[in-house]
Amino acid sequence: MPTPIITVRDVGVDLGGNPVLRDVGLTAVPGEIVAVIGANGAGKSTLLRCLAGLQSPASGELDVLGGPPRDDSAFWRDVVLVGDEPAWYPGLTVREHLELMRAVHTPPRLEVDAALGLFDLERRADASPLTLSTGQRQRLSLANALLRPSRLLLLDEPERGLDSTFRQHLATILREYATAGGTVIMATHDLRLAEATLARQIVLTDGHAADGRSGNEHMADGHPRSGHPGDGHPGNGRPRDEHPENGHPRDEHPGDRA
Ligand SMILES: Nc1ncnc2c1ncn2[C@@H]1O[C@H](COP(=O)(O)OP(=O)(O)OP(=O)(O)O)[C@@H](O)[C@H]1O
Repeated sequence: MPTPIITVRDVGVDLGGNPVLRDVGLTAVPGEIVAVIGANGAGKSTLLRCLAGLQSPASGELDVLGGPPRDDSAFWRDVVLVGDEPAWYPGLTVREHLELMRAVHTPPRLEVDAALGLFDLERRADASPLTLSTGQRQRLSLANALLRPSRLLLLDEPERGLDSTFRQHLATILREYATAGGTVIMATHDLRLAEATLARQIVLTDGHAADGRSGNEHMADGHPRSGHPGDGHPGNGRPRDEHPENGHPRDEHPGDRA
């Protein structure tokens, strides 16, 4: 079994005086895709924010890439968070946004032309992002995220604004990212997308996590049943990993995110 790059143990989060996450556990290994599903308000985004170190847990322990999520450039060079739409530079075109990302991150996973092609943005390459449709802007957000090298993708509803054809295409892109050794944690309402990526599914219900297929209450610590990361099998509810370090809060750092 590969060493997990994410270990979440008994994490609890309170927001506005209310418990949002309770006793949540999760592990993920390189090459694995985990889909976090659940109703509106179930705590999916909050869990992602914890993994990104943007939300401090009230209790429990978090280990991401060998330590607590931390607000430094080394952490953000390995981790990409795609959540709310980023601020676009009004004076730069779609291509120039990608070139900016390409210039900062070396070596890139994708060259700019390849990213434009993969995300079907060639015909809008010289347009301002502000003139794109919602789905086109989401494709640009994802292109920015996938162009740069990373080890962990945190995606909050990546399907937002995408048509059904592109959602299936996105599943292929994410599978390829995982096959190359990357790990994806995505909050999603699109079960077809989750299934198309062969993701292990974690269900959040009222802040509690359970394996999507076994339904073990309070247990989201599933490893792939076959031992092959990202093979799409549900977790088996093994005991949680030992001795992860405590997570520490840090401020949001949008400049380091896609
Ligand atoms: N800053 C905040 N203060 C108080 N409560 C908050 C805050 N942010 C989120 N919450 C509450 O925490 C709960 C979980 O929110 P979260 O955004 O994590 O849910 P979600 O599962 O991602 O929902 P959705 O599917 O609608 O995106 C919700 O009940 C929400 O109202």
